[in-house]
Amino acid sequence: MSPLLEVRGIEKRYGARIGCTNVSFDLYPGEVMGIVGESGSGKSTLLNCLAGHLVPDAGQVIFDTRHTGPVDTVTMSEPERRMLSRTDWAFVHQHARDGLRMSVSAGGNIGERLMAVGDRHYGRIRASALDWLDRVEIDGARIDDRPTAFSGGMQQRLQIARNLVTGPRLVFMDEPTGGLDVSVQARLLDLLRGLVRRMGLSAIIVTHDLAVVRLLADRLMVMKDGRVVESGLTDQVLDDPQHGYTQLLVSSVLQV
Ligand SMILES: Nc1ncnc2c1ncn2[C@@H]1O[C@H](COP(=O)(O)OP(=O)(O)OP(=O)(O)O)[C@@H](O)[C@H]1O
Repeated sequence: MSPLLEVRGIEKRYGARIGCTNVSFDLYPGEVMGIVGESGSGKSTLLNCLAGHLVPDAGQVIFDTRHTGPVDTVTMSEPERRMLSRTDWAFVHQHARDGLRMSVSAGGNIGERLMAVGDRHYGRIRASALDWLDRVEIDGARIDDRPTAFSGGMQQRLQIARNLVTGPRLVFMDEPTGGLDVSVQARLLDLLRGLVRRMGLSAIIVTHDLAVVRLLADRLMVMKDGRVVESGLTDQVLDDPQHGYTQLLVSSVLQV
Protein backbone atom coordinates (compact mmCIF):
# COMPACT_ATOMS: atom_id res chain seq x y z
CA MET A 1 0.00 0.00 0.00
CA SER A 2 1.40 3.44 -0.87
CA PRO A 3 1.15 6.35 1.55
CA LEU A 4 -1.73 8.80 1.30
CA LEU A 5 0.54 11.58 2.48
CA GLU A 6 4.32 11.85 2.41
CA VAL A 7 5.72 14.72 4.43
CA ARG A 8 9.35 15.55 3.81
CA GLY A 9 11.52 18.08 5.64
CA ILE A 10 8.84 20.65 6.44
CA GLU A 11 10.17 23.88 7.88
CA LYS A 12 8.40 27.13 8.69
CA ARG A 13 10.01 30.15 10.30
CA TYR A 14 8.50 33.38 11.52
CA GLY A 15 11.44 35.73 11.02
CA ALA A 16 14.21 34.23 13.16
CA ARG A 17 11.76 32.15 15.23
CA ILE A 18 11.25 28.52 14.32
CA GLY A 19 7.60 27.52 13.83
CA CYS A 20 8.51 23.94 12.96
CA THR A 21 11.52 22.33 11.35
CA ASN A 22 12.68 19.10 9.78
CA VAL A 23 9.33 17.29 10.05
CA SER A 24 8.99 14.14 7.94
CA PHE A 25 6.50 11.27 8.16
CA ASP A 26 4.21 9.08 6.05
CA LEU A 27 0.49 8.65 6.62
CA TYR A 28 -1.18 5.55 5.22
CA PRO A 29 -4.85 5.25 4.19
CA GLY A 30 -7.08 4.64 7.21
CA GLU A 31 -4.44 5.81 9.65
CA VAL A 32 -4.88 8.48 12.33
CA MET A 33 -1.79 10.45 13.33
CA GLY A 34 -1.79 12.47 16.54
CA ILE A 35 0.50 15.46 17.04
CA VAL A 36 1.03 16.45 20.66
CA GLY A 37 3.24 18.93 22.49
CA GLU A 38 2.96 21.86 24.86
CA SER A 39 1.78 25.30 23.80
CA GLY A 40 4.15 26.89 21.28
CA SER A 41 5.76 23.57 20.25
CA GLY A 42 4.74 24.08 16.62
CA LYS A 43 1.69 21.81 16.27
CA SER A 44 -0.61 24.36 14.63
CA THR A 45 2.16 25.68 12.39
CA LEU A 46 2.81 22.17 11.14
CA LEU A 47 -0.89 21.37 10.64
CA ASN A 48 -1.42 24.59 8.72
CA CYS A 49 1.58 23.84 6.49
CA LEU A 50 0.19 20.35 5.79
CA ALA A 51 -3.32 21.63 5.04
CA GLY A 52 -2.11 24.36 2.70
CA HIS A 53 -3.07 27.27 4.97
CA LEU A 54 0.58 28.27 5.40
CA VAL A 55 3.36 28.02 2.83
CA PRO A 56 6.37 26.25 4.37
CA ASP A 57 9.85 27.68 3.76
CA ALA A 58 11.13 24.22 2.86
CA GLY A 59 9.86 20.70 2.34
CA GLN A 60 7.27 18.73 0.45
CA VAL A 61 3.74 17.56 1.26
CA ILE A 62 3.00 14.87 -1.28
CA PHE A 63 -0.65 13.84 -1.38
CA ASP A 64 -1.94 10.87 -3.35
CA THR A 65 -4.73 12.62 -5.31
CA ARG A 66 -7.74 10.69 -6.61
CA HIS A 67 -7.17 11.65 -10.22
CA THR A 68 -3.47 12.29 -10.81
CA GLY A 69 -1.75 10.28 -8.07
CA PRO A 70 0.97 11.76 -5.81
CA VAL A 71 1.35 15.55 -6.12
CA ASP A 72 3.35 18.03 -4.02
CA THR A 73 0.64 20.28 -2.60
CA VAL A 74 3.17 22.93 -1.59
CA THR A 75 3.98 23.77 -5.20
CA MET A 76 0.53 23.19 -6.72
CA SER A 77 -1.46 26.22 -7.88
CA GLU A 78 -3.84 27.98 -5.48
CA PRO A 79 -7.00 26.96 -7.46
CA GLU A 80 -5.82 23.33 -7.47
CA ARG A 81 -5.25 23.46 -3.72
CA ARG A 82 -8.67 25.07 -3.15
CA MET A 83 -10.28 22.28 -5.17
CA LEU A 84 -8.42 19.69 -3.12
CA SER A 85 -9.66 21.23 0.12
CA ARG A 86 -13.24 20.97 -1.19
CA THR A 87 -13.02 17.41 -2.47
CA ASP A 88 -10.31 15.30 -0.83
CA TRP A 89 -9.52 17.24 2.34
CA ALA A 90 -11.47 18.45 5.33
CA PHE A 91 -10.41 20.73 8.17
CA VAL A 92 -12.08 20.68 11.58
CA HIS A 93 -11.23 23.88 13.46
CA GLN A 94 -10.96 24.17 17.22
CA HIS A 95 -13.63 26.87 17.22
CA ALA A 96 -16.70 25.68 15.33
CA ARG A 97 -17.49 29.22 14.20
CA ASP A 98 -14.26 29.20 12.14
CA GLY A 99 -15.50 26.17 10.23
CA LEU A 100 -19.23 26.98 9.96
CA ARG A 101 -21.28 29.68 8.30
CA MET A 102 -23.11 31.01 11.31
CA SER A 103 -25.78 32.84 9.27
CA VAL A 104 -26.76 29.72 7.32
CA SER A 105 -29.04 26.94 8.65
CA ALA A 106 -27.60 23.65 9.92
CA GLY A 107 -28.90 21.88 6.81
CA GLY A 108 -27.44 24.62 4.63
CA ASN A 109 -24.05 24.24 6.28
CA ILE A 110 -23.97 20.57 5.39
CA GLY A 111 -25.59 21.01 1.96
CA GLU A 112 -23.17 23.73 0.95
CA ARG A 113 -20.26 21.29 1.01
CA LEU A 114 -22.18 18.88 -1.22
CA MET A 115 -23.04 21.68 -3.65
CA ALA A 116 -19.36 22.71 -3.73
CA VAL A 117 -18.54 19.30 -5.16
CA GLY A 118 -21.29 19.53 -7.77
CA ASP A 119 -24.42 18.04 -6.16
CA ARG A 120 -27.48 19.99 -7.35
CA HIS A 121 -30.35 17.72 -6.36
CA TYR A 122 -32.26 19.50 -3.57
CA GLY A 123 -34.05 16.40 -2.27
CA ARG A 124 -30.86 14.38 -2.13
CA ILE A 125 -28.90 17.17 -0.46
CA ARG A 126 -31.59 17.58 2.22
CA ALA A 127 -31.73 13.81 2.78
CA SER A 128 -27.93 13.72 3.20
CA ALA A 129 -28.07 16.66 5.60
CA LEU A 130 -30.72 14.87 7.70
CA ASP A 131 -28.71 11.66 7.65
CA TRP A 132 -25.58 13.50 8.80
CA LEU A 133 -27.41 15.42 11.54
CA ASP A 134 -28.52 12.03 12.83
CA ARG A 135 -24.99 10.60 12.62
CA VAL A 136 -23.65 13.46 14.75
CA GLU A 137 -26.58 13.11 17.15
CA ILE A 138 -28.39 16.36 16.31
CA ASP A 139 -32.19 16.16 16.17
CA GLY A 140 -33.31 16.39 12.54
CA ALA A 141 -36.03 18.83 13.67
CA ARG A 142 -33.21 21.40 14.09
CA ILE A 143 -32.23 21.27 10.39
CA ASP A 144 -33.50 24.78 9.66
CA ASP A 145 -31.99 26.34 12.80
CA ARG A 146 -28.86 28.42 12.54
CA PRO A 147 -25.75 27.26 14.40
CA THR A 148 -26.01 30.38 16.59
CA ALA A 149 -28.96 28.62 18.26
CA PHE A 150 -26.81 25.56 19.04
CA SER A 151 -24.69 24.78 22.10
CA GLY A 152 -20.89 24.67 21.73
CA GLY A 153 -20.89 20.87 21.55
CA MET A 154 -23.67 20.83 18.93
CA GLN A 155 -21.84 23.42 16.84
CA GLN A 156 -18.73 21.27 16.91
CA ARG A 157 -20.74 18.19 15.90
CA LEU A 158 -22.31 20.18 13.05
CA GLN A 159 -18.86 21.28 11.91
CA ILE A 160 -17.81 17.62 11.84
CA ALA A 161 -20.90 16.70 9.78
CA ARG A 162 -20.20 19.52 7.33
CA ASN A 163 -16.64 18.25 6.93
CA LEU A 164 -17.39 14.56 6.56
CA VAL A 165 -20.49 14.66 4.35
CA THR A 166 -18.41 14.69 1.15
CA GLY A 167 -16.36 11.64 2.17
CA PRO A 168 -12.95 13.35 2.33
CA ARG A 169 -9.86 11.17 2.07
CA LEU A 170 -7.91 13.14 4.67
CA VAL A 171 -9.22 15.09 7.65
CA PHE A 172 -7.14 17.65 9.51
CA MET A 173 -8.31 18.40 13.04
CA ASP A 174 -7.00 21.23 15.20
CA GLU A 175 -7.85 20.63 18.87
CA PRO A 176 -11.30 19.24 17.96
CA THR A 177 -12.38 18.91 21.60
CA GLY A 178 -10.65 22.04 22.89
CA GLY A 179 -12.62 24.77 24.62
CA LEU A 180 -15.56 22.51 25.51
CA ASP A 181 -16.79 21.36 28.92
CA VAL A 182 -15.30 18.07 30.05
CA SER A 183 -18.58 16.11 29.73
CA VAL A 184 -19.18 17.60 26.27
CA GLN A 185 -15.63 16.66 25.29
CA ALA A 186 -16.19 13.05 26.33
CA ARG A 187 -19.33 12.75 24.20
CA LEU A 188 -17.64 14.37 21.20
CA LEU A 189 -14.62 12.13 21.55
CA ASP A 190 -16.86 9.07 21.65
CA LEU A 191 -18.67 10.24 18.54
CA LEU A 192 -15.42 10.98 16.72
CA ARG A 193 -14.04 7.59 17.63
CA GLY A 194 -17.15 5.90 16.19
CA LEU A 195 -16.94 7.90 12.95
CA VAL A 196 -13.20 7.31 12.54
CA ARG A 197 -13.66 3.56 12.99
CA ARG A 198 -16.78 3.19 10.84
CA MET A 199 -15.55 5.38 7.97
CA GLY A 200 -11.93 4.20 8.14
CA LEU A 201 -10.90 7.86 8.13
CA SER A 202 -7.36 9.03 7.54
CA ALA A 203 -6.73 11.94 9.85
CA ILE A 204 -4.11 14.17 11.41
CA ILE A 205 -5.15 15.45 14.82
CA VAL A 206 -3.37 18.19 16.72
CA THR A 207 -4.12 18.28 20.41
CA HIS A 208 -2.57 18.96 23.76
CA ASP A 209 -4.92 16.40 25.31
CA LEU A 210 -3.32 12.97 25.60
CA ALA A 211 -6.75 11.36 26.19
CA VAL A 212 -7.74 12.44 22.68
CA VAL A 213 -4.77 10.77 21.03
CA ARG A 214 -5.04 7.71 23.27
CA LEU A 215 -8.56 7.14 21.96
CA LEU A 216 -8.22 8.25 18.34
CA ALA A 217 -4.65 8.04 17.09
CA ASP A 218 -2.83 4.96 15.79
CA ARG A 219 0.47 6.81 15.77
CA LEU A 220 1.83 9.78 17.62
CA MET A 221 4.40 12.51 17.04
CA VAL A 222 5.62 14.49 20.03
CA MET A 223 6.80 18.03 19.28
CA LYS A 224 9.01 20.36 21.27
CA ASP A 225 10.40 23.71 20.12
CA GLY A 226 9.23 23.07 16.56
CA ARG A 227 10.89 19.67 16.28
CA VAL A 228 9.58 16.11 16.47
CA VAL A 229 11.33 14.59 19.50
CA GLU A 230 9.61 11.23 19.52
CA SER A 231 7.22 9.27 17.30
CA GLY A 232 5.75 5.80 17.19
CA LEU A 233 2.65 3.76 17.88
CA THR A 234 0.42 5.67 20.30
CA ASP A 235 0.32 3.02 23.03
CA GLN A 236 4.05 2.46 22.77
CA VAL A 237 4.89 6.17 23.07
CA LEU A 238 2.45 6.80 25.91
CA ASP A 239 3.19 3.60 27.87
CA ASP A 240 6.94 3.59 27.39
CA PRO A 241 8.11 7.08 26.47
CA GLN A 242 11.79 7.21 25.54
CA HIS A 243 12.43 10.93 25.38
CA GLY A 244 12.66 12.88 28.63
CA TYR A 245 10.23 15.48 27.33
CA THR A 246 7.62 12.82 26.47
CA GLN A 247 8.08 11.32 29.93
CA LEU A 248 7.28 14.71 31.46
CA LEU A 249 4.32 15.14 29.13
CA VAL A 250 2.91 11.72 29.99
CA SER A 251 3.41 12.15 33.72
CA SER A 252 1.50 15.46 33.40
CA VAL A 253 4.36 17.38 34.93
CA LEU A 254 4.19 19.73 31.96
CA GLN A 255 1.32 22.17 31.77
CA VAL A 256 0.08 21.62 28.23
N1 LIG B 1 2.00 34.29 13.19
C1 LIG B 1 3.09 34.08 13.92
N2 LIG B 1 4.08 35.02 13.97
C2 LIG B 1 5.21 34.81 14.70
N3 LIG B 1 5.45 33.70 15.41
C3 LIG B 1 4.51 32.73 15.41
C4 LIG B 1 3.29 32.88 14.67
N4 LIG B 1 2.56 31.76 14.86
C5 LIG B 1 3.29 30.95 15.68
N5 LIG B 1 4.45 31.53 16.00
C6 LIG B 1 5.51 30.96 16.85
O1 LIG B 1 5.85 29.67 16.33
C7 LIG B 1 6.05 28.74 17.40
C8 LIG B 1 5.08 27.58 17.24
O2 LIG B 1 3.74 28.05 17.45
P1 LIG B 1 2.42 27.17 17.18
O3 LIG B 1 1.24 28.07 17.32
O4 LIG B 1 2.59 26.42 15.94
O5 LIG B 1 2.50 26.15 18.42
P2 LIG B 1 1.35 25.23 19.02
O6 LIG B 1 2.06 24.00 19.51
O7 LIG B 1 0.28 25.03 18.03
O8 LIG B 1 0.82 26.06 20.24
P3 LIG B 1 -0.69 26.14 20.85
O9 LIG B 1 -0.99 24.78 21.40
O10 LIG B 1 -0.59 27.19 21.91
O11 LIG B 1 -1.59 26.54 19.71
C9 LIG B 1 5.89 29.53 18.69
O12 LIG B 1 7.17 29.95 19.11
C10 LIG B 1 5.05 30.72 18.27
O13 LIG B 1 5.32 31.83 19.08
